[in-house]
Amino acid sequence: MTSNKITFFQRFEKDILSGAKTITLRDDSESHFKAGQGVSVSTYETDRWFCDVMIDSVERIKFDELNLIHAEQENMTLPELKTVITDIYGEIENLWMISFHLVRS
Ligand SMILES: CC(=O)Nc1ccn([C@H]2C[C@H](O)[C@@H](CO)O2)c(=O)n1
Repeated sequence: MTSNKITFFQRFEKDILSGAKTITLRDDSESHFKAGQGVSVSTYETDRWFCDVMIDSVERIKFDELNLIHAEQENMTLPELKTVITDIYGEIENLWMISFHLVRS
């Protein structure tokens, strides 16, 4: 069964609620999300619900293909984004870009 829930590190909550962050880059374990799916969003640290989002698209992307547009959609600089991803996943080539918009908070 596909999960209707995603977690984010607490430090990204404000950016999601303000609409400054509209994508997240995840590994294969979170590639099951589908466009049109409503998803409940909680903090990774304490599992506190803070909003619902609608998934707009899910696309494969390679780490080396990340560019300034992706960084802007994450509300980060490109070096910051690459560091965040490497800190979370280590050296990773294949990612999934999950685009979303806020539905309820
Ligand atoms: C458990 C887990 O992997 N949680 C994650 C993974 C990624 N993010 C954020 C961090 C960046 O903004 C993008 C890129 O990976 O997604 C997260 O908040 N929590």
